[in-house]
Amino acid sequence: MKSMTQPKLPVIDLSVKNLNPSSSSWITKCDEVISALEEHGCFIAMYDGVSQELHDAIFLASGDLFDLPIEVKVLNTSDTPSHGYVGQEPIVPLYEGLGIENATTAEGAERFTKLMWPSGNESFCKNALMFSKAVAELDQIVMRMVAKSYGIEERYELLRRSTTYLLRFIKYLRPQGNDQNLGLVPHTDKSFMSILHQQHVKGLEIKTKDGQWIEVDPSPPSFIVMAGDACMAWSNGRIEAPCHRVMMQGNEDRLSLGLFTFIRDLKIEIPQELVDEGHPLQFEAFDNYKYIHYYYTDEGKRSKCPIRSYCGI
Ligand SMILES: O=C(O)CCC(=O)C(=O)O
Ligand SMILES: [Fe+2]
Repeated sequence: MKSMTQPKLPVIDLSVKNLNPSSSSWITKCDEVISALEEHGCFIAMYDGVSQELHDAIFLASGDLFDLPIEVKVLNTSDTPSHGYVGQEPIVPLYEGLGIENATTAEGAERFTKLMWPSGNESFCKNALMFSKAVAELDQIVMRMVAKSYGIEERYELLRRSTTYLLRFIKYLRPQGNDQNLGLVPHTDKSFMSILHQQHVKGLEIKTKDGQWIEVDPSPPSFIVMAGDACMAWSNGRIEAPCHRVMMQGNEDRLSLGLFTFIRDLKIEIPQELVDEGHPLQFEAFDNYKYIHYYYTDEGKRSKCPIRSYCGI
């Protein structure tokens, strides 16, 4: 259902040049971030950590990556479902994606680059690593604000040390003239946090709690910061992972990038500070990667709210 008055997502300026954790405006920003996440599960961040030059370079790199032969792209495999190459799926025929695991480390970026370009592609590797690190910085700014607002900085520090980053390159073909304009089916992310960045072609839509789809305007330098299912459980349901989808229109293909955080080798416990009379404990401690595997079982796929089916109380 689309309403006459389009609801809008909150826009928050998180440009590093304006942020100083010891200033009073920092506290105001923390409030803005936590209200946006509790209200919508996501917001639009204005962020200067990725220069226009890096923005251009990473989307050029993405184009080169998708231009590789399919036999090469399928070499991007992973032990975790949907973290490697995904394409030519009958339910989402317009969608294609590749993923770099441990994308904020030189090893992660080099391993992926070598797989795709055995004879080397230094600029791809450099730009993928630079982009991942810059966006990971935004994730940590946001998470520090969340932790500050909830008074759980030390607990977040533990999570932070176990955070891994997956960079996904995503391409959607323009509608192919057969009424099929679904780019990506409605879903919530299995990540802890997701940060999405799009080029000029729009298509991402986010569902509000009252069921309206909001189109996300791709004007740079904005990033969509979105909570995943793991964050929803960790926050004891205070932050809900929003449902979103991609709808394609027009006659241009669409490129987007997602930096997804996952907690590895640490059972995520719900902080006791987030449990009180108004918020009884809603989730058991859980493992982020085991949850992803659960999601791809028949039971997980059928569930209306897989994170609750997996570890809800
Ligand atoms: O392409 C986009 O904007 C969204 C991608 C997405 O939702 C995902 O990969 O989980
Ligand atoms: Fe998503």
